[in-house]
Amino acid sequence: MIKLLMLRHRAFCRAFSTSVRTKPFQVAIDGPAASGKSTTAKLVAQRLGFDYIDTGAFYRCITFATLSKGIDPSDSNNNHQISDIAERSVIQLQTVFAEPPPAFNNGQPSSSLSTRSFLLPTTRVFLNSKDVSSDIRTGIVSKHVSAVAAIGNVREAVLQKVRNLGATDAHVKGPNDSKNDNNNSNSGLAAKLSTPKGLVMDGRDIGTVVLPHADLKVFLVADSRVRAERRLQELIMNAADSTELQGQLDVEAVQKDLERRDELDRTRKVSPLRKAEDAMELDTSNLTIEEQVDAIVQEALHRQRQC
Ligand SMILES: Nc1ncnc2c1ncn2[C@@H]1O[C@H](COP(=O)(O)OP(=O)(O)O)[C@@H](O)[C@H]1O
Ligand SMILES: Nc1ccn([C@@H]2O[C@H](COP(=O)(O)OP(=O)(O)O)[C@@H](O)[C@H]2O)c(=O)n1
Repeated sequence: MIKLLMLRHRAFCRAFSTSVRTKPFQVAIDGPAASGKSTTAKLVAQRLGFDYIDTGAFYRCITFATLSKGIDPSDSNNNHQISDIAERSVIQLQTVFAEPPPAFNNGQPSSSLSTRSFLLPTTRVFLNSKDVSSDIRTGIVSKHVSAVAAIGNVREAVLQKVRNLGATDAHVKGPNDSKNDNNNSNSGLAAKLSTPKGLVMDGRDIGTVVLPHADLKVFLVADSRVRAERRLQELIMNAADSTELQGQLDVEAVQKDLERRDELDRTRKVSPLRKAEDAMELDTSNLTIEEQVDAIVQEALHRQRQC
């Protein structure tokens, strides 16, 4: 009897996946600052052969553009101007994935990272066709980004841009890849939704607002001291010279800044940072990057197998 039910379930899943499933498998990764979202999301996308979208980069670009125009994001009188910048900004992401390891050669993702070398994909960010990948990670942008991200019209503009992202073979997608990336063409995410390719997106409101029907939702957390130490290491490694690190060399200061930003993100009125009810929580404080990626990949493969 149980066997019969299982056979029926499998038949239903097969029928469902070929006839009804027109959207790609979606993985939503949310969590506080420096909890490991983008590192993990990129590696999960690479392991599964999915596309990757870093939504934080959009808010960072808008903040950078605002500051570049000499506009103070902390003054709410400027919200209208900032919203205007958000609407006009053309933002594009280019993620370059590492060569698939040998374990991928048969077309199947490897089941464990221990079988492959550890190669981190890189994402370049373009604002109005200019590469701003480093500019958007500076201390001054981090300081103001949460105020910008709290403006309702800015969030609306970012949501539109994310929805309209080009649907080229976006495993490697750049500023010249699609003329449709920057306007309101329907070819973007809408087209992605009709292809079988999967998608990993990370941010603060992905599981709750952007992809509320994601197949797998993950909420990454980590102790704020651990997050600050990791972020500081990252800042030191990425800084071209020590002048870029002014005021950020102190782990206490980095921790305070992360906590301040988390508080702003959690308490804002529009799309606050929160764990979706159906999200799986993963504490990365005592995990290696390989372990957290593995946990998510295993869960995604498990859910894909189920239906
Ligand atoms: N489990 C881990 N162990 C050590 N370092 C980690 C771990 N997870 C992430 N990191 C590092 O922490 C830093 C912040 O991670 P990142 O992915 O940028 O976080 P987020 O996108 O949530 O801000 C990066 O330098 C990343 O390599
Ligand atoms: N989906 C998202 C992504 C980012 N953000 C905002 O953008 C800021 C920067 O996001 P990020 O992911 O680049 O930040 P880090 O965690 O990498 O420091 C966050 O602190 C949020 O204020 C958001 O509000 N919603």
